[in-house]
Amino acid sequence: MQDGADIHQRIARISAHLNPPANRLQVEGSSSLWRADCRAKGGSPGFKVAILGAAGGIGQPLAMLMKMNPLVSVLHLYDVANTPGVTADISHMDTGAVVRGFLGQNQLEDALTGMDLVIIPAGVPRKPGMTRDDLFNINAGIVRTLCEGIAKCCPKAIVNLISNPVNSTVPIAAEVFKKAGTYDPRRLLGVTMLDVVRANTFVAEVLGLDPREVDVPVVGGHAGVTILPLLSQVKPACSFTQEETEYLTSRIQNGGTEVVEQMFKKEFQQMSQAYAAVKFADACLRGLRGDAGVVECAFVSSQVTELPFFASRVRLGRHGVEEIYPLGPLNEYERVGLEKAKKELAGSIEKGVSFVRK
Ligand SMILES: NC(=O)c1ccc[n+]([C@@H]2O[C@H](COP(=O)([O-])OP(=O)(O)OC[C@H]3O[C@@H](n4cnc5c(N)ncnc54)[C@H](O)[C@@H]3O)[C@@H](O)[C@H]2O)c1
Ligand SMILES: O=C(O)C[C@H](O)C(=O)O
Repeated sequence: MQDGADIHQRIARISAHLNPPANRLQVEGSSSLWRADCRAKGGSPGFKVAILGAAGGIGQPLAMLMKMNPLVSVLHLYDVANTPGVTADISHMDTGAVVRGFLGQNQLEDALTGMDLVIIPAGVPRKPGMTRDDLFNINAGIVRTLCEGIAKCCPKAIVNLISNPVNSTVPIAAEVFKKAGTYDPRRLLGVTMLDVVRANTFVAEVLGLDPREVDVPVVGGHAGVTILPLLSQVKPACSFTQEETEYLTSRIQNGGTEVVEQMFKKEFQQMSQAYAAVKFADACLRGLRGDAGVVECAFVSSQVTELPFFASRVRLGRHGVEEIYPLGPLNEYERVGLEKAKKELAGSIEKGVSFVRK
């Protein structure tokens, strides 16, 4: 039996682990809790993934789902607020990935060093009545800073950019990487997966099918009319009335607004985006692993149209985007939609490029 003094010492030690001083996880990479975390055995072999903006409405459920992904061996959670709590919580899940938290700009480089995949949902979200472009002034600077860190610390990482307006933040990231001399267009992908997820769901509802059986290519960009579902190319092959086409196109294009308008006055976690982001990140990781036939839609550097960036179906591989598929045959409704999409996209891309070049 242990004497009273021993027991008190053990309790004190355990209590120090469970209740580290508030700044310990934040600023001391050498705290005992931190070291214990670093020593944990991950589900290796696997990939190292960082989430920037990990304590946010998307970041938290995204972190949880990435912690559950067997392809991930190390998960770095970075944010400018609240990462210690999120990290402590997620790290208790008994899955393979080892979780480490990083708080604030002076820990950005540690968060990024050695990463294979960096997912960026950092930045402000829309409020009702706003467009995604209204977020530009704040999010452009955030994305620029984070991408400067990537260029310095993990220039070969695949980057999944979620922060809005995606139509401008992807060109911003490209310009930052060009400036740093690290730009590889195959490794920079704007995440438009949520548009595909919504399209599959809404089309399945109309067709009376299971959404998992439905595949809708969504091309263009990620805002309003730039979101262009190609309903003539839905799998399984099917046809829609003009009324159905207009309803589905409008619902898919306004899916984000539908959610934002319902959630006003409340901070919320956008589960569908976390789901879509993980679905997309998982596809990128399977590509990195060398799996064959991994094809998803993404907003990438592209020659599919005359625009420098465009979302379309891409094949993912060991280097990121390995092949970009052409749009395929469009019907008249889609050709009109494509012209509208390109007009708006051109302005959004230019805005992003000149933000960095100015
Ligand atoms: N691409 C898409 O399909 C899609 C879907 C949904 C949301 N979004 C966008 O994702 C972004 C995040 O949305 P949310 O709902 O999670 O917002 P949120 O406000 O809940 O979370 C954003 C997080 O980013 C963090 N952050 C702010 N500045 C940062 C910085 N400089 N470095 C690191 N982290 C920083 C905040 O602290 C916060 O935790 C928004 O721009 C939103 O519009 C994109
Ligand atoms: O609509 C938004 O502002 C968030 C996101 O881009 C979405 O499509 O849900």
